[in-house]
Amino acid sequence: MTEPLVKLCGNRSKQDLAYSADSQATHLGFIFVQGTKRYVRPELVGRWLYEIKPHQKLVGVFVEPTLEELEIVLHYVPLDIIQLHGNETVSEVLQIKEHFAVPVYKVIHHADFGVDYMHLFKGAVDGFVVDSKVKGAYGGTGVRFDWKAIPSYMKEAEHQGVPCLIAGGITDENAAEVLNYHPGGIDLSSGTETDNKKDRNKIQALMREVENYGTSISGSTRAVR
Ligand SMILES: O=C(O)c1ccccc1NCC(=O)[C@H](O)[C@H](O)COP(=O)(O)O
Repeated sequence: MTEPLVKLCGNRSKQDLAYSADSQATHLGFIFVQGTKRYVRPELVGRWLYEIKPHQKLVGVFVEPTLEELEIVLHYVPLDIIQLHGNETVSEVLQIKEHFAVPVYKVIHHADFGVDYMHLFKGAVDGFVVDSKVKGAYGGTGVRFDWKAIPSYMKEAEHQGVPCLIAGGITDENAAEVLNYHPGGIDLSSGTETDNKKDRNKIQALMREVENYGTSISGSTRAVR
């Protein structure tokens, strides 16, 4: 069994980034979806990164981006992962991978045929995030899905040999519960915020839960990132 990846997503200020970077999270995320509440301008993110120099992997969140949009963001931000949160097709994913030497994670919005949908992306993506399906939103909703479905997503991800993170409504208070389903990682925005800003206490409480879980699984190693 491996220790879970932890992605702190939706960093929208230099202070947010400083709190997230000063944690044992493995990934930090930024929302590059214009018109959404956590949208950040790539040139600002580039400046914060230069000043803070986080040790974590950097993830850019997009919804059906054009190659031009990706080009602009990548000019300012050295992303380690492109996370696609919309209705991107397999051929669009492959086109992105052909243009940019950056791993792509596909978000699956949990639904009855979620695992079948995930299977469609076999060989095309480098990882998955399973998030809640909420009408009118692509992500960052603070809503959880039925976590009993997690093992079936994990089985498919293991079959594909790629990581799979769980998102949607995870907080420091329910982290132990979701970790009991042994996801490859967890991805949080809402649960680490107070008044639309990252909350250092919530981040620290979350990381304590992850650490407790880590010590409870013996002989653990970090998951493949
Ligand atoms: O956060 C947003 O506003 C957002 C908008 C459009 C696409 C994705 C978005 N967020 C992605 C994330 O923050 C995470 O991947 C995940 O959805 C976090 O969910 P939650 O912890 O429930 O906020």
